[in-house]
Amino acid sequence: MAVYTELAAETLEAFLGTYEIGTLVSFHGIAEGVENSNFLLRTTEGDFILTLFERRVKADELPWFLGLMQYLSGRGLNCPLPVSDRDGKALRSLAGRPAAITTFLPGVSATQLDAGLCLELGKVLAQLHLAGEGYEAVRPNALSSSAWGPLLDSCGESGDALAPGLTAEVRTALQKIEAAWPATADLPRGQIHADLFPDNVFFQNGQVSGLIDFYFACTDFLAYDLAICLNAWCFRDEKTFEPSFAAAILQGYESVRPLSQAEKSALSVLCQGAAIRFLLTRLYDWINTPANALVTRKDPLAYLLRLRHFASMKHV
Ligand SMILES: Nc1ncnc2c1ncn2[C@@H]1O[C@H](COP(=O)(O)OP(=O)(O)O)[C@@H](O)[C@H]1O
Ligand SMILES: N[C@@H](CCOP(=O)(O)O)C(=O)O
Repeated sequence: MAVYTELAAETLEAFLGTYEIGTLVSFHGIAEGVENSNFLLRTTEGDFILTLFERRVKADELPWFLGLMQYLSGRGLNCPLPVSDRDGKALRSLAGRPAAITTFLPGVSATQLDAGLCLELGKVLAQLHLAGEGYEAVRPNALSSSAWGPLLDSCGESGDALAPGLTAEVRTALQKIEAAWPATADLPRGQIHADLFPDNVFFQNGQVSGLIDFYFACTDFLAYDLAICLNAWCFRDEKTFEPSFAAAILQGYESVRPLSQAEKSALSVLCQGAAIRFLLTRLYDWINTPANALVTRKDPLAYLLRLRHFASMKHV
């Protein structure tokens, strides 16, 4: 459960008084998520999400994220729309944290993945990439290849307690990946979601009804976003690679935005890089999450398996 900061009803009522979205009917902390504190607000005007930004998000980058959601929403993508207060400000402060209210999106994330859902995911990922064209502000990916070495170093040898030899194995893999990582000019770049896991995609009747959680979004290789999805969506029971899911994601994606030959050739190393990125942030969180945080830590080893899988395959 991710609620790092508790809120009193009175605090929230006073905060809502500075918006024009009705008065508070009820609210509760949301169990899902690991990064920020999220609350579902029910007001006399409907449902909204309140996010208090807690951890990796830097406050001075929040205008970029909120601006991106505004832009994508304006281009027809179903993503949360930041709500402005009476003074026209969407980025506020509450309980000592940067805070924003966004619209509530209908739908539920899929618990049982299948090729049909993967096809839809592929399409919406490409739609997101096209919708982001023209949002010119750049946010470099703070969790791209240059960050992985320092992240691994910061974990010391702690990973070896989870799996003997993990640190050395990841270090060796990282060296190979860094050597093969595409240069900036090698592949098409744009605004990517960078965390489009199944929990961040809502479906209704088999169709995507919304995408959430844009707080890792950044400017990077478009195909890297695809590599993240191939990691996050294509392993049954977190273990077994499901080729039909990967084929469906690629088919869906290419039905909207065909990949270049360079992107196809880079996909294998991009998938290995994506596996290492999530392995390392999960490992870091495993070690550093405060004991009293209401959050369920995610298993780093699930991404060690993915890393091994993608490293063993010539083509995705
Ligand atoms: N705009 C939204 N509409 C509906 N539910 C949302 C919305 N934003 C967040 N949620 C709910 O909050 C949960 C956690 O949100 P998320 O952005 O993934 O948190 P975190 O940033 O901590 O990972 C989601 O799984 C979903 O249930
Ligand atoms: N998707 C990441 C962690 C962040 O996930 P979210 O719950 O904030 O969407 C992972 O699985 O490691």
